[in-house]
Amino acid sequence: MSAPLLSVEGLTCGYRGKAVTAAATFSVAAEEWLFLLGPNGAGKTTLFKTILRLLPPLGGRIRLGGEDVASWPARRFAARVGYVPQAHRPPFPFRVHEVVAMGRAAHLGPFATPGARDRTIAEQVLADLGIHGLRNAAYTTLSGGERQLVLIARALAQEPMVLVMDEPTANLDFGNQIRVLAHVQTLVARTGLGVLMTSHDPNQALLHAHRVAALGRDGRLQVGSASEIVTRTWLRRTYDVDVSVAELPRADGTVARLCVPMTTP
Ligand SMILES: Nc1ncnc2c1ncn2[C@@H]1O[C@H](COP(=O)(O)OP(=O)(O)OP(=O)(O)O)[C@@H](O)[C@H]1O
Repeated sequence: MSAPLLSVEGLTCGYRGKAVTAAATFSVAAEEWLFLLGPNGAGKTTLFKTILRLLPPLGGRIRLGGEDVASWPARRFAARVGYVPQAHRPPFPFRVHEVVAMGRAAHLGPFATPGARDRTIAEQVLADLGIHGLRNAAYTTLSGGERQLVLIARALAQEPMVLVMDEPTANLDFGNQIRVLAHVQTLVARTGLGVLMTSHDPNQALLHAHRVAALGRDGRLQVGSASEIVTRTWLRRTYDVDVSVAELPRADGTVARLCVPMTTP
């Protein structure tokens, strides 16, 4: 893996001067998928909003490609960092292909509209995610899961160097969860994209993460490999459940690790 695309140095996050997360330091390199795990209310969304410059940091700095982004214009930042929010209130009844093409906005001039290349990229992303059939549907009429897929498509159409996703699979059915994560994995390997994402499913981290950043209830961050972080001890301490990590051999000789609850009701 190469030098970090995104690095966060001593970043403290919170609201109106009151810290939610302690000073955090971590980075995301090209071709790296970093999972942010932690219990409800630990501060994952707060950390993301600060990284995305939607909330002012209480301390520390954020770098993209080694440069401090504090003085960057919003457009320069937006052309490099794609964001899939946790929930999204439908705005006007734009068509799906228009919403996805909006992902190109940061690459256009101030008053320019998407051109042929922008539309081709949007159409390709819709096809890659298996939702081309929705291209003419009104965004406001979609189900929660379909909207989530469109938001992921919009972020990918942006062709960012770093993709930040806040629980992107929360509304997706089982098949779409697997397909979307497999697609992201392919993109990470093929395009050098760096991904930072939260999930409430440690199994997703065990399957896909190159590294895991675990945010505790005390607001402190611990970074390591999925097998270092996602252990029976950590699962008990974090979620107050007795869950073992089982190993399943795959046909290709690799081993899949999977969380299995050890108690029955
Ligand atoms: N606008 C706000 N003003 C003040 N406190 C807030 C604000 N938004 C969130 N908080 C508080 O910050 C803490 C962290 O919230 P945050 O949404 O970042 O957690 P999270 O880890 O993303 O949780 P979840 O997994 O439930 O989505 C919580 O105690 C929350 O009440």
